[in-house]
Formats: sequence, C-alpha cells, structure tokens
Amino acid sequence: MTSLPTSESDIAHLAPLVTRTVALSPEDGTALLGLLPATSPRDALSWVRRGEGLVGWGRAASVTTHGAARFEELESWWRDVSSSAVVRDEVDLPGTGPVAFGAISYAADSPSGATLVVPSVVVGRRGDQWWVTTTSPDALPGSADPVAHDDVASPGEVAFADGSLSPTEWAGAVAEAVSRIQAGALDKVVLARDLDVQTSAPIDVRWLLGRLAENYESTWVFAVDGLVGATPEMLVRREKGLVTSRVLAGTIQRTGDDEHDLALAGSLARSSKDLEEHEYAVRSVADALAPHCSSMNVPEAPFVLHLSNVMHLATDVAGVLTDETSSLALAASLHPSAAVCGTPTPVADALISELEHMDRGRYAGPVGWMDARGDGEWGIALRSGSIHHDDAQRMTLYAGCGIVAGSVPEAEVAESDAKLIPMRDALTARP
Ligand SMILES: C=C(O[C@@H]1C=C(C(=O)O)C=C[C@H]1O)C(=O)O
Repeated sequence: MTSLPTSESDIAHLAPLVTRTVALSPEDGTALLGLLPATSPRDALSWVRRGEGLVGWGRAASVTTHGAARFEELESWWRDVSSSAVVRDEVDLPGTGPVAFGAISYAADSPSGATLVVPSVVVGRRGDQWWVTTTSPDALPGSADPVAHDDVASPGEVAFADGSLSPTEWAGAVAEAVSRIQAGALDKVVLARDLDVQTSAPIDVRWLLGRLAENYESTWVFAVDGLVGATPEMLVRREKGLVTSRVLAGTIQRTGDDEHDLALAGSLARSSKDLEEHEYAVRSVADALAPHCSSMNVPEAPFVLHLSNVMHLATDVAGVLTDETSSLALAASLHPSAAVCGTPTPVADALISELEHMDRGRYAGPVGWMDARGDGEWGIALRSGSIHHDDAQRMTLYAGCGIVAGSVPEAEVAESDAKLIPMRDALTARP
C-alpha cells in the first residue's frame, strides 16, 4: 500500500536557489506597500507595520503540507532549501537573504493546509535601511529595481452573506458553550463565525492592504497565499536570540466618542471577566515559551491596546532564547494559544469542532515570515479573510470571541461584528 503524500513542493530539492540581497535607496516618500505590482492574489505577499517590514511577489519556490506534522514538514523543507541556497547578502539584517512567507491552517485536518512561499522578489525596510532580495532557481538571480505602482483595482460592488451559521444560530452556539463552561467542562473557548463575500470585480490584494494599513497602524498588515488581514496579535517574534509575543484577549467595542472610549478602557482593565479570559491566554503563551527561554518577563497586569474598531487587554511577553528553536517551531509550540482556542486546549478544540460548523482554514493560524537564520515574525491570522483560490471574486471573512462563564451571546455577536469591521471596510472603501 502506498501512503498519500502529505506535502507538495514545486521545486526539486536538488536545485539550489540563488539569492542576492542588496541595499536600496528609494526616492523620498516611497511606501513599501506601493511597490507591490499587480499579481494573482496568491502571489502578493506582505508583512508590514507602520511602513516597515517586508513585501514580496512571485514564487521562486513553495511548499504546501497537511496534517498534524504540517509545521515540522515546512520546517524541514525550509531547512533544506535555505541551507542549500547560494546566498550573497550585502545587508545582513533579520529578513535579508532567503526569506519564506507562510500561512498555516488552524486545524491539523483542514484541507487548506500550510504553505511557505519563497518570493522571487522581496523588498524590506527597517528604519532608514531598505533592501531588495531576488531569488531564483537559476544560477543568475534576476535583478529588480522596484517601482511604485498606481494601478490598484477596486473590487467593485461587494455583497456580504451569512457563512456557515447565521448570527442567531451562532449566538445559540455561544449559549451552548456558556452552559458547558458553567457545568465545569472547560474554562474558556474561542468561537468564531464566517461571512461570505462576493465582489463584482476580482479582488486586488493591494486594495485591501492599502486600506488596512491606513486605518490600523498598530497592526501587522499581511498577505500570504490569498490570506489577507491586519492582525494586532504577535504570536511570536524571534530576533537575534530575543523572543517576544503580544497576547491579546479581552475586548471592548469602541463607540467613536474618545472620552467615552477612555472610560470604557478603564472598565475593561478592571473587568474580572476580561481579566480572567486574558490570564488564560497569557499563561498558555508563557508556559509554551518557558522550555525555550530564560529570563522571561511576564508583566503582572495587561495594558489596553486601542485600535480603530475595538480595544483589547494586551500583554507583551519576552524571553531570551536558550536553544536553536526557529521562529516557526516556536509558533508551532504556541499554536493554538488560548487566545484562539481556549482552556484546557483539547476540550476547547473539540468544542470548536462541534459548535462552529465550519473549517477555519488559515484564520487563527500562524501567518508571517522566516529567514534562513530562523529569525522571523509569526502573527495570529485575525481580522482577516481568505480569497478563494479558484475564484478571485469570492472571499471568506472570519472573526471570533473568547467565551467564559459570564459571556452573553448577544454581546459576543456584537463583538464579532466589530472584529469584522476592518475587512468589511477595506473591501467597501471608495477610492
Ligand atoms: C479570535 C479573535 O480575536 C481574539 C479574541 C479576543 C477576545 O475574545 O477578546 C481578543 C483578541 C484575539 O486574541 C478574532 O479577532 O477573530
């Protein structure tokens, strides 16, 4: 009997990639996201915050893996590809040299699987330092002189429709979760819902990225393999031996009235329901990082992170890496954190499968990038949606909420609506 392959790679392992990174001096006023050319939705890549980060396009190589070993298989593929690459790197910073962008399914059994893409061109910016990396499977990497593009296309008319569950049905699922929690089966579960999007013109990833970056400047604006969003939550960053994570849990919607919002932020920071929900999430991250880190710093009290649509309780956890674990392997050990799954994890995970009636795909999974040193940044794919691979006029948006004993179903529907706002607004914005 032959077993089914669990991964598909589009390059032979023997063909080494040739990668060259050179410094770039763009004209004043150049924006990283403005350099993305028109491409198919799967090949526009982004990891940008406050104008810094990485954008990429084209595919020099890619791999997709499935199942419980999807992280390990990505890791070993990347180790092979990056260690055999012929590299000339004149900049030598995290994110220079060979880089892979990745998006990983939330669930092991999701058909969407986990993908790493090595772009043909990456442009990076860190402070005043800019660079361009070109990668090709041929002996001579092409040279790229990135230019600004102003041909971003609108998605046209946009229609939204209920996904797997209507808001009322989903409120019923929340009520069921609350009663299981009150009966003592678990402490917390994160339930998500989806929303279908149909557009009258193909979705241009750059349209979404531009609007998300404009309105959500403290988030990481990402695109990988058709998954697009603006996440405020950093699952793990590894940079030169330092590991950091931004944990979010506990949410309140903004009203648009700054004074009132400030009072709400104060009540969020004192709400025992939200502090409890937050504590589960911080614990799950600190416990998963502890075996790999020394000198861990886990602040005792969270701060309030203000976004345009919602405010969150947030905690920045930091530690010094004591082993060689890559950023992707750290992300694997953190996934799924209680911010997107619950506590205890196996019970929460089973309840998610039972009550959500949908496949999360890559929503709530790790999304980000990694370089050949293993440094990288992996966010949690929140405030996001997935452009259908077979139809660029369709997208599925997702949003979820942490449910604890004191949760009220109608309030959770409203919170999930607030979390859908970034993507809804990005789709429907007018030029
Ligand atoms: C699950 C989502 O968000 C997560 C859940 C939160 C909460 O319940 O308070 C807050 C931030 C995220 O960790 C989402 O945005 O879809």
